[in-house]
Amino acid sequence: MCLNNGHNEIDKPEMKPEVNVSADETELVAQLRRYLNEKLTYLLEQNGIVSIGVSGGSMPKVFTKAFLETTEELKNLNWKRIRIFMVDERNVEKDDDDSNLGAYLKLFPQELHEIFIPFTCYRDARHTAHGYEMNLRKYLFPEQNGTFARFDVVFLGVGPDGHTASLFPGKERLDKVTELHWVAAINDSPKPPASRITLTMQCLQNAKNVAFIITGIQKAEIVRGIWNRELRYPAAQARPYNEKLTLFLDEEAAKGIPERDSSDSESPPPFE
Ligand SMILES: O=C1O[C@H](COP(=O)(O)O)[C@@H](O)[C@H](O)[C@H]1O
Repeated sequence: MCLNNGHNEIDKPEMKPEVNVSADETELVAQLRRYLNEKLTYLLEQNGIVSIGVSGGSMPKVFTKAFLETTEELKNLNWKRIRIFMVDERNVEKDDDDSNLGAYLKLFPQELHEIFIPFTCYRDARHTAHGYEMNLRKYLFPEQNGTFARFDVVFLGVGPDGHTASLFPGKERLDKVTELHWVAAINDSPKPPASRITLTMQCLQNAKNVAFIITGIQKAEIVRGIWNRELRYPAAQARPYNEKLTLFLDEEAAKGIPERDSSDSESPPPFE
């Protein structure tokens, strides 16, 4: 038994994320399809409604391909048992080019648009956030851990600054979001548009499964931050309490994973 700071704590090895590295988009989609098939097969046996959170930016294209291929594989799938919701959203109408939801609706067949959790856009993002939270409660009725939702699977992207969803570095909202347990309003996003809504960090941390999809050398530093739990990055904070964290990386972003062979620990990280 290892005594840490005089407390009787068993020194358990730090769990590292499961890492999938793809050579190209085709392989990334295949990896995502296998992950989605495994999670949906299990969750559809356990739950009434399966809640899948998705991000915007570069994610819609690869997620949509993997999701539609997966659901073709699942036998006797009842679509009404799957709900997809935005992990964050710009405070714009869904037909706006900046809309994350709009990006998915352009890619999904019309008959599947009903599986997306809707939201009403108000000029004041606080009203948008409140209404969206009510919809998440009404349509998903997720398990809760205390007052926080336990969404089934959450897919996150990251920005080169280390933001995830619309939780940005240096914003005190990361730990002081109390007025809404599930969804927060952001009016000063450093990445335009400034007005957004986002799941709170607590909800990301309470999710049953969290998967990052990260591509490009410009995000390798953030991958290292996630790997080393560098908590200045919101992406590194968004680690589920149950440690079920999976990374889907291309070869460029994967350069942020410290060399597993520590024999040459003097050499600088591969991308510096
Ligand atoms: O603004 C946003 O940025 C992040 C990262 O986007 P990416 O294009 O660099 O992958 C995205 O995950 C988030 O949903 C979006 O609102």
